[in-house]
Amino acid sequence: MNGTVTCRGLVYIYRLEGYDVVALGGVDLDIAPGESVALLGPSGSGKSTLLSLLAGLIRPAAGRATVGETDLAKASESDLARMRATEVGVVLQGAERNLLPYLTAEQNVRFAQRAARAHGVSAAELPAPRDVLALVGLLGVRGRLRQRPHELTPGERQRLALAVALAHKPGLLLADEPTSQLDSVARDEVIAALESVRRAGTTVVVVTHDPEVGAGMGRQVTIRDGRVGGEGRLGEEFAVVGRDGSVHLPPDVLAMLPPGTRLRVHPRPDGTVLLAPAHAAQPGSEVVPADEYEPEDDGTAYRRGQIVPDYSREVA
Ligand SMILES: Nc1ncnc2c1ncn2[C@@H]1O[C@H](COP(=O)(O)OP(=O)(O)OP(=O)(O)O)[C@@H](O)[C@H]1O
Repeated sequence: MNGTVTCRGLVYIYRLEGYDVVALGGVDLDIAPGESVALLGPSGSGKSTLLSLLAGLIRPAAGRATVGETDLAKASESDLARMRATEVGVVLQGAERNLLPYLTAEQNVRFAQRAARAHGVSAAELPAPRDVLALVGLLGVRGRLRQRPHELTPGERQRLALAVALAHKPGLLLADEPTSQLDSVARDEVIAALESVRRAGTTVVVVTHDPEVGAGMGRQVTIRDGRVGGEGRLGEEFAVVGRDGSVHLPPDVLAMLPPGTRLRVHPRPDGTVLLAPAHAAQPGSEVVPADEYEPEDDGTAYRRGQIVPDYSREVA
């Protein structure tokens, strides 16, 4: 088990009949072993592409990415196959795509262990299928072990897909939309299963549109326009400074400061930074030193009767 993820300036481009689609435009991201991370963000922002890269299913066009000891840009095809068989568990979107319909739940997990065995992992190193099914809450549910995927409820099927991805005890679990099309009860069971997996020491990275799933993960990383646009931890939101110094503004702030807005950027002695739109100052008025603004509770800052919005953000 390792489960570490490091991305530096990660770029991916889809090439389509004369067009280049830049799906990832420089992702910088570190994930520590045992973290649970939700990848959030608008449709088309690059979440699934990032997951596919971390799974070694596609190759970076530029930049660096490592998963555990594997350098995803330099690894050979067989290195990547070994990584998927031993280090990484992948849950594709749609539970059925991860399961063999004619095998029982227990047989599905056992079958998934074959790839690890083929890469030299001994039977003794692999978990018992029943333990994996217990981890995702499927053991002891009305004889579920002997049932085939179509005999399970949608939520149980999704948890079986998690169990199949965990069959070789990977350090990193990657799951694409594991709760789509589930009702709230089944979704909560999947969230609980993911938390059990994380507690057992596996790093969990989940692509999701569901805020409830996002909140169930320890860390929320928002992908916007192919980059890390923001982060949340313990309910607090942070903007993230990119390697070129750019910052994605949160949507509500972007509505106040549309693209093209000229800003004065003032570092302040207390460690915060003031972003003051140039249009906020009256024509011909002096530039007010940032540390002379007096922020008010309602988000404005006053000085000598002049109102200047205060967009100061904590710099962690
Ligand atoms: N196979 C493909 N060929 C060409 N372009 C693609 C392909 N797959 C994705 N893209 C494009 O790459 C960009 C990122 O797509 P991606 O699926 O990674 O985003 P996403 O955030 O996962 O979106 P969603 O939430 O809708 O699944 C989008 O502009 C998308 O249109």
